[in-house]
Amino acid sequence: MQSALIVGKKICSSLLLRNWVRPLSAASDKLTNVEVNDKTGFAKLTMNRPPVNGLNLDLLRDLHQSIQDIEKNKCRGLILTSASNTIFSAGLDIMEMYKPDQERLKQFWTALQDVWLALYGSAVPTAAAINGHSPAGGCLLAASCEYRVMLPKYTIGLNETQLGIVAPKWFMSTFRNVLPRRIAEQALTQGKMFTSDEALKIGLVDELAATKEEALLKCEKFFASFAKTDPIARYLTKKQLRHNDIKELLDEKVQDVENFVLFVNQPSVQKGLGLYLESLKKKAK
Ligand SMILES: CCCCCCCC/C=C\C/C=C/C(=O)SCCNC(=O)CCNC(=O)[C@H](O)C(C)(C)COP(=O)(O)OP(=O)(O)OC[C@H]1O[C@@H](n2cnc3c(N)ncnc32)[C@H](O)[C@@H]1OP(=O)(O)O
Repeated sequence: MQSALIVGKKICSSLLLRNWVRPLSAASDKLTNVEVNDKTGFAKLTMNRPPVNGLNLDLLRDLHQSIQDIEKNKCRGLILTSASNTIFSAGLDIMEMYKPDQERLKQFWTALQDVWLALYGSAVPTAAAINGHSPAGGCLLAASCEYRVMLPKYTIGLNETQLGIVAPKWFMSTFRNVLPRRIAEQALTQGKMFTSDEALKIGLVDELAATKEEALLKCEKFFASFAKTDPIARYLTKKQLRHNDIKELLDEKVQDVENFVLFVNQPSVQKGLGLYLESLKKKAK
């Protein structure tokens, strides 16, 4: 596992602390980084897979482990953000889906399901400090949180239909949890990418912030709004509201992997992914 965890002693008992401290790998190897603020108990979970935080199998597994660690150690809030200055996450790493190894493809989708189940269903309050572009899988992660603060002049959305891909049901449920149904339907069918201002207007994000630091503070302010609520009552309320979405995936988890594998292996989908990758690379030149 490649994530590094930095945790304050005030939050965790020494036993927990021992569990939390995993060997630190060389800085260049870290895919996620968790820092816990001693005083507040808020954890900052930073994705760090340059250049664009493409969600590959390793990053997904790392994210899952970090979310579980934060959960186990009873942090009082989880802020998801990015180490990049311009990209929150470019979504799924298309290389995982293009000409894939079949076993890895299954593991990849299962890892994405696990991250979503952990984040969407987290007992810990969650927020995203969206400090860069956030298409597709990046948007899914942000929308799975309970609160979103975005920096100006970036884009966010589930653009799958523009790529000739059908977003799975649980991507759509996540959007529907945040947006009014009609707006969610239009956004999903159009595969629309929203600017930060547009995202604020439709409620896809809750606030804008001029800097990452300000975004983090606004996320912390959101967590502070729960100061007078009972954490268990808070969690059970969230759990009930999200229960059907989570149950739907849990009931169909294996079938969902099979659907994904079948879909990705279609020659037309492979061709589309290849062309899309090429267009991204040409753009980079
Ligand atoms: C019937 C039901 C069946 C169910 C089946 C379900 C199927 C559903 C399957 C999947 C759902 C899909 C979810 C996704 O997340 S797909 C990914 C979507 N992501 C995107 O479309 C974003 C693409 N990227 C961009 O738009 C831009 O890169 C950017 C805005 C994020 C950043 O722009 P910029 O800073 O200008 O960087 P570059 O474009 O120059 O990129 C740098 C570098 O990174 C490569 N790259 C970018 N994005 C990806 C990616 N998503 N995957 C892999 N590689 C990526 C890019 O090619 C450059 O590479 P280089 O030339 O080698 O440096």
